[in-house]
Amino acid sequence: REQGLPPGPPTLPLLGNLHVFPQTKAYIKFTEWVRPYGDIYSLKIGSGTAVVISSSKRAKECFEQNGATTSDRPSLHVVEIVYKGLEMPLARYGPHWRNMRRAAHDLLNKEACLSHLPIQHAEASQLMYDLLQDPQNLYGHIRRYSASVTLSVVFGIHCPTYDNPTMVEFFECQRKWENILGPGGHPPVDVFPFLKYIPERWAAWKGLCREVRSRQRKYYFSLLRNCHERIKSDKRNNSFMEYLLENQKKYDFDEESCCYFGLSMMEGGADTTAMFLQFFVLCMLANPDVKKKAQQEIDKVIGQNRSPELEDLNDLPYVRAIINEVHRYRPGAPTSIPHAALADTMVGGYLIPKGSIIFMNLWGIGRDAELFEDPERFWPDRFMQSEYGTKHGADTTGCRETPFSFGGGRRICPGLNLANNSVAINVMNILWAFNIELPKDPRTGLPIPLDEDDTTDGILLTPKPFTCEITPRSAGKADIIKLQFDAARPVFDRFEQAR
Ligand code: HEM
Repeated sequence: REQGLPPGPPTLPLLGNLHVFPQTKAYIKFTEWVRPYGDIYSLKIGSGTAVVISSSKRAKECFEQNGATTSDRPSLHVVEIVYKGLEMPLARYGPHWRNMRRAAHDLLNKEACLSHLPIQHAEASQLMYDLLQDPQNLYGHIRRYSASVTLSVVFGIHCPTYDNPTMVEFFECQRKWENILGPGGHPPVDVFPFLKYIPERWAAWKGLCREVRSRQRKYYFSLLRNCHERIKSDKRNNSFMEYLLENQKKYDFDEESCCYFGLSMMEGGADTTAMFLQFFVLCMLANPDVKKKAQQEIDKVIGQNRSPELEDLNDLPYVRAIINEVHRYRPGAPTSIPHAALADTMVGGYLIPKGSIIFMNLWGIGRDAELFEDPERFWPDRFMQSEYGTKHGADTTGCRETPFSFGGGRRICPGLNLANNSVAINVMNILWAFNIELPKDPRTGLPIPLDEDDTTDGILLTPKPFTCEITPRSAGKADIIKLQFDAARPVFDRFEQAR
């Protein structure tokens, strides 16, 4: 370990810390290492350096105050093969990323998101209806909701069912790509570049990369063709992609970059919101007292005769506390998407050398025992006691209103307004409308506990499919759900139905 670097575990010659670098669920080890090495430490990966940031104060210093030099992404060989620099979340810092960011801002800023609300409300009414009709498939209904909102807003296409071919192909492409990116999906070509030159017959990952690239292109170019056809036949439905195709010059885009911009929005937005809502349900199942308290609050403010509106959230402090606590307790990307240093940068008195990978350890930031009482416990009340959920007398200089689970600095999630609206509408709806209970053993009638930690491994923390017992809280509420789904049809009619 070179002089001036943050401290870290002892290294071996040539390997550095490769032998101890966690292969799975890295956020757990990254958080354990905070105790011996502090809120900024370094890991040597061969001759390269990775730095892990694990407190809000240090994150502010690193990603906001030093954002000019900490907003790159690491150069990853497989990403280069599959995306050639055109996909936003993994793109290197530079002019094309900046253009994508401008387009994302125009699509997703707070005001633009007001115009997406009718879609979110209509899709949320379908989610309620689906949960009423087919409660066993909660997991899939939530995923459909989240992907269909993004698909409608970006490409003007509504997906009515989870097993629709458009939805199935999207999730299949995602799954294959995440398998390549995830632990063991490809050899460490970025640490040992000679591995890139191994012929394909001994390197299956090369074929997989080609397959993913070609499937994704086929998929997204066909969505783009739909938008072109609507424009040509004057049947626009105001999707962002129609606007983008007609204003390519404004963002210095061509057809190819429009296509990958749409892909970026789907990759960033489709599964992340779903994961949040699935974790929310899991947290309610594991904490019935919290659920009860939230339902009491909702019943008092909203009553029985209407379903919640977005503005109701202002009058529901405990529901807001639950949302903040889910963000803290289950950040969707527990080590965020890794950043990289564009230049030598000083943080906390240590050197982060140019080219280092920088992990924003969101899991660890939410578990900072200096800030949070009993951080391993799901306890929304902490956010009722103080603005940031911190304990009395804690140093909150690094805390902020936007949950850390959206990352930070210049790469902070551009979809957070859309996500916040989806989260608020659906969390309130589910609590208002449904009893959510653990599934019961048909033989004994006893509840079967769910394993909250049963998640997939990769950049995203996704709960594995689960079921629960979900029933309407009253016949009146079931009627309101049906009426609202009927009333939403004109919104769906505006959009092309996925084929
Ligand atoms: C609860 C839901 C969501 C969570 C927890 C989440 C979380 C994140 C995180 C942690 C990052 C990385 C930030 C960083 O590098 O510091 C990110 C980036 C990104 N997110 Fe989200 N996200 C959510 C929803 C969305 C939605 C709805 C969209 C779009 C429709 C979206 C689009 C993106 C994009 C395009 C990036 C890449 C930004 C860049 O590299 O400049 N996300 N998100």
